[in-house]
Amino acid sequence: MKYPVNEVFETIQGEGFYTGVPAIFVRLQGCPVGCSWCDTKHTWELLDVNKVQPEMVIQVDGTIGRWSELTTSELISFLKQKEFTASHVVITGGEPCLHDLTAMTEEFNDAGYSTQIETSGTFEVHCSEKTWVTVSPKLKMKAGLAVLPQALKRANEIKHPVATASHIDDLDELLNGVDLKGKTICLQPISQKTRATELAMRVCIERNWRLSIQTHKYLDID
Ligand SMILES: C[S@@+](CC[C@H](N)C(=O)[O-])C[C@H]1O[C@@H](n2cnc3c(N)ncnc32)[C@H](O)[C@@H]1O
Ligand SMILES: Nc1nc2[nH]cc(C(=O)O)c2c(=O)[nH]1
Ligand code: SF4
Ligand SMILES: [Mg+2]
Repeated sequence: MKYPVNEVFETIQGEGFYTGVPAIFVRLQGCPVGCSWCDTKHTWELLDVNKVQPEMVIQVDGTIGRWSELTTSELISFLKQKEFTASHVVITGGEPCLHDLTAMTEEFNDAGYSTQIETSGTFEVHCSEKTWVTVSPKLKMKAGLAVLPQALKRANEIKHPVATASHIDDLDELLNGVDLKGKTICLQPISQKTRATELAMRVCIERNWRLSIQTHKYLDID
C-alpha cells in the first residue's frame, strides 16, 4: 500500500507522553478537518501539482504541501539509507487516520521500530496493537463526532489543545462516560500563548493531568 508522504525527519518527540524521546516523524499529506490554529496547514491539500519524487520528502518540508507516494518498505529503506538511529516512529500529518495504518505500523514493528500515531480522532483508528495512539480530539467536523468515541476508546493518550476555558468544558463533555483507566490525559496550550499555558498548567494541577508543551518550538527544532 502507498501513502502520501509530506516529510520524513529525525528529531526529538516534542509533545505529549513521549516528550524527549528520539523519533522519526512520518508526516502524511492531507487533512479535511480545518482547525483555525493548525500549525501544519501546508498538509491540508493533496494536490496533483505538488506531487514530487520520493527522495524529496525524506527531509523536512515545513512550508509547502508537496508529497510523494511511498510504501512502508520504501520508507524503511530510506531511514536506513539516511542512517537514522531513532527507533520510535511517529506517524502524523495532516490526518494520518484517513488511511488504514495497520499494514504500515505492523511493518515498522516487524522491522524493530516502536510506533505512535498522532490523530484528531475524526477518522477511525486502524493500526497495530503495539502502536501508541495519541488522540488530540477535534470537534469541528460533524462526521468526525460520530467517530470520536471509537478513537477515544483506542487512545493511549488524550492530548487536548487548549486556549480558553471553553476548551476545558469541551473536554469534560467529551470524556463524560469514557473509561479513562490506563489513559494519559495531557493539555497542550495552543501556539505557546501565555494565557493558554497558564490555564493548562492550572487545570493540570487541579486534575492531576499532564502538561504537554510543544518543546520543539521552544527549542526551535523540527
Ligand atoms: C498537526 S497535528 C497532526 C495530527 C492530527 N491531525 C491531529 O490533529 O492530531 C499534531 C498535533 O499538533 C497539535 N497542534 C496543531 N497546531 C497546534 C498549535 N498551534 N498549538 C498547539 N498544538 C497544535 C494538534 O492538536 C495535534 O496534537
Ligand atoms: N519535534 C516534534 N514533535 C512533534 N510531536 C508532534 C508533532 C506533530 O506535528 O505531529 C511534532 C513535530 O512536528 N515535531
Ligand atoms: S486535525 Fe490536525 S492537521 Fe488537521 S487541521 Fe486540525 S491540527 Fe491540523
Ligand atoms: Mg508539529
